[in-house]
Amino acid sequence: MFKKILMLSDIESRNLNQAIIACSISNLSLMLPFVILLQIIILLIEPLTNQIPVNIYYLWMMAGLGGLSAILFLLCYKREYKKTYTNAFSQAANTRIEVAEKMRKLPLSFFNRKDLSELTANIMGDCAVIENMLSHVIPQLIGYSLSSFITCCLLAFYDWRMAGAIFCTLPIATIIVVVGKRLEQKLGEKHVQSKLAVSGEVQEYLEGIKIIKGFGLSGKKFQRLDQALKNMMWASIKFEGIGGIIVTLSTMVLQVGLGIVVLLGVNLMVTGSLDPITFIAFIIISSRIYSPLISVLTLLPELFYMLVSIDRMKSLQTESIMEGKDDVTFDNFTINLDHINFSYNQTSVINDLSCTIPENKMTALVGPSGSGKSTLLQLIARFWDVNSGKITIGNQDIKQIDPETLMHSMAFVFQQVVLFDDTIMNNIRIGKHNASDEEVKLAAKIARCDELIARLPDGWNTLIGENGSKLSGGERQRISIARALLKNAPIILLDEATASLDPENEVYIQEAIANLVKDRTVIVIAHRLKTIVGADNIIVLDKGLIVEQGNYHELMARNGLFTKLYSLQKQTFSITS
Ligand SMILES: Nc1ncnc2c1ncn2[C@@H]1O[C@H](COP(=O)(O)OP(=O)(O)OP(=O)(O)O)[C@@H](O)[C@H]1O
Repeated sequence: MFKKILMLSDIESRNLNQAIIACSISNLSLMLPFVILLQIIILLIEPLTNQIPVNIYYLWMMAGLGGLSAILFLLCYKREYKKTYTNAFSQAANTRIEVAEKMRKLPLSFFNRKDLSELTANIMGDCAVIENMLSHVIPQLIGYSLSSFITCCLLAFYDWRMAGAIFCTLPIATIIVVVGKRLEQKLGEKHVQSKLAVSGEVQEYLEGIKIIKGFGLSGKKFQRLDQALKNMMWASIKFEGIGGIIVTLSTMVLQVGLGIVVLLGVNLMVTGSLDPITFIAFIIISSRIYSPLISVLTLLPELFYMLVSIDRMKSLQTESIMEGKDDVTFDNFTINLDHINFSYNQTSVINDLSCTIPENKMTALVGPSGSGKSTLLQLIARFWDVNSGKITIGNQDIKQIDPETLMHSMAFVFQQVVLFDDTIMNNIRIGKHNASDEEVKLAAKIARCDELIARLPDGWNTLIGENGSKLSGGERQRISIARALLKNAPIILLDEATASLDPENEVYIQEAIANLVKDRTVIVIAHRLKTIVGADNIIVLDKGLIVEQGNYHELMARNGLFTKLYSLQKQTFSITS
């Protein structure tokens, strides 16, 4: 049952079963000292009533058995620990890796629908819940229930009436917990949502701290965070409060059973149908047997709460991933777009677009802001799948190619550069993991990074901070270009590669790109139209449609949208420069 609910593999399910068995045995082994104690009591009381001497030899044997039972418990506990905690932690680590792997394969449309904080909660929070469930809830819950059931059956052999008295309140206590389940689940859902809201607000607050300070939004933005924290506080209080009431009520009802055992026992002794030793035995055992049952009643609501996280994990697992062949060789790198349509959610962005991007040539995408240039580039890289139509590279439909395999043939320079809190050397090496230091340095030199690296305190080994926070925008861009140069892929996708460079650097980069373009299929988006004057083909987009196409001279002669955009920019730059 748990295999399906928790989406466990065969090995994980076997491990959980072993953990449950280990927990049951370890709990049963805890009963042994009570049985021995009972035997010792019998050994001491019987001689008093029957006027015979105490059997010292037997007494010592019982004491020895007591010692052995302690050792047995330790051994059982060691096995329980290994089977529950070690397995649970490795299972949770596997789940985290699986979730991260899954996310890597999901299309960007998935991330467009989801909140980043919700995804963080998925990886960290929900996996922690599953970890907790496997280590602290399920084995104990079932182990305690099983061992209590076995003890109940054993006690029934001694005296079924007293055994029945011990457990007679259990059904009512369980009903209280199960009836409270709906309320708890509802409050649990609210509790989870309030925690997600807090992590979202904290993330937004920290990410936007510069803007918040710059625009004096500290008060207003902090109010939202403050409110989210207060909501979480109330959600926690309600959830814990109601949960506490339900658990306390059910354990109180359960422990009424102890009173019933005493009352029934006394009654049966008076009528002579129960001997005092059995009575004492039941009193001792019932004081022990309630403790695992109380744990069961406490763990049950926890289990209900955890099912919320399981549902979220399940919905992530069932998301369809981008798949395709991973052994592809391209005959050529001509890219063909055949009547493609694409929309973000319901908003259409690319409309019945067809064109050919020739191999080993530079093709530029231009057009007004929002015309779909970046989207087109991302569709070619299969970050998204087209809604209809077909994109082929060397006559192979990219929908049939595994995105990671496809990426081997492409180097991308994004509009927003992503850098890691690592050395410059390692940040550039991301372009080619096995590149030698010399290769990295050469790529950096072509991308004009060498001067900037020489200025840094630790040179190549300088740590550049989270997302390269210690570098300027232009410097970050140059590093990402060095990465693309190092990758040396046959297709180069440049999204506003020169947007945040100063004019001097832009000239350097244009030279570097000119070297890169040789024998490569290059698609470039540049806001500065003068940088693509030399492009072999310029595709002019407007509202997701190709409105003009040709080289610079052909487009200027046409006197259409390109000429308009070009003249506008010329005016702007002559004013600003
Ligand atoms: N992730 C997204 N989710 C929803 N809509 C999006 C998303 N990305 C872009 N859009 C929308 O799609 C349209 C095209 O965007 P795109 O970024 O492709 O244009 P662009 O031509 O590259 O713009 P710019 O030159 O300003 O970068 C815009 O209307 C934009 O608002």
